Amino acid sequence: MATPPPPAVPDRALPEPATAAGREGLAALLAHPGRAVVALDFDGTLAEITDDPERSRAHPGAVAAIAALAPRVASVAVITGRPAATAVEYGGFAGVSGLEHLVVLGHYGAERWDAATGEVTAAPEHPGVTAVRAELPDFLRETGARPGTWVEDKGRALAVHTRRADDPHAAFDALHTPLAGLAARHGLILEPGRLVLELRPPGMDKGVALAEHLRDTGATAVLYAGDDLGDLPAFAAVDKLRSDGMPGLLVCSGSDEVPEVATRADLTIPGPPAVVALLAALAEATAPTA
Ligand SMILES: O=P(O)(O)OC[C@H]1O[C@H](O[C@H]2O[C@H](CO)[C@@H](O)[C@H](O)[C@H]2O)[C@H](O)[C@@H](O)[C@@H]1O
Repeated sequence: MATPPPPAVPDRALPEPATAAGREGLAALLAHPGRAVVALDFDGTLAEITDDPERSRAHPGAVAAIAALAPRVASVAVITGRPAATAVEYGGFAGVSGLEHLVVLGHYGAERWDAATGEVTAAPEHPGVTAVRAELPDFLRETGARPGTWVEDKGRALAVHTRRADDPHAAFDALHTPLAGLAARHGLILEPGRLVLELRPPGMDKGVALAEHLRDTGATAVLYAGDDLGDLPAFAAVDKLRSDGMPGLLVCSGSDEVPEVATRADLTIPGPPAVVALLAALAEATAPTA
């Protein structure tokens, strides 16, 4: 097992959540870290947003900060729209000392990678994805998709990206309704994200994935950090759990691109470097005292 270098993070102070519920969530995590789950989105939260999704990599301090925190909490889970194996690769999560119990829930929870086995388990593939894969190039041409629009084939889902289009927001807006129709015709759903429209199977989202993971681990407190629309079901799951009595902290990895997430969060911090600093600060605050 490789030992990660110490986290390259300057600021180890714990930020204060802006809401009472968030402060209660943080206090519960600090009081009983061994019963808390820390769940993290990947793109925009652990990794900076880039024009080319294949070039995304976790922040250089992310692995060390997670490895420092993971042994002190019930579980750290990465919950992502990426295929689980892609997040493991781009995160550098495999074979790292301290991450033996890391779980990566990919494709919004349809896939699960467990560091203990190094294997991915997955829901059956959806036939609609095969049909859309065949139809999508002609569909985009006929719909007049703007130059620079391109398709990421994720295996179990297809993501139409507009970040590299000549006018990214106009390209996104123009494709939203037609792609929702295409998805529905094939029994899929449209998952909008940061300049991406994903056609994927229904029945799973980050909220369901998070709630199941919390049940599996017997957690009594939760922190969830995300940046995008696909994270809102996890925010809703934490809100529901809070109304049922489980303390939780919702963190927005700050972005002007998705104000809906910042509005719902207890704590907004400026992107992956600040998320890594938060994880390092949590590791320090939960370290056993000598
Ligand atoms: O759930 P996440 O871990 O946040 O993954 C959601 C999508 O992330 C990727 O797209 C986003 O990041 C790209 C790289 O920074 C960026 O170019 C794109 O505009 C963003 O939407 C990924 O490519 C998708 O497959 C994920 O579903």
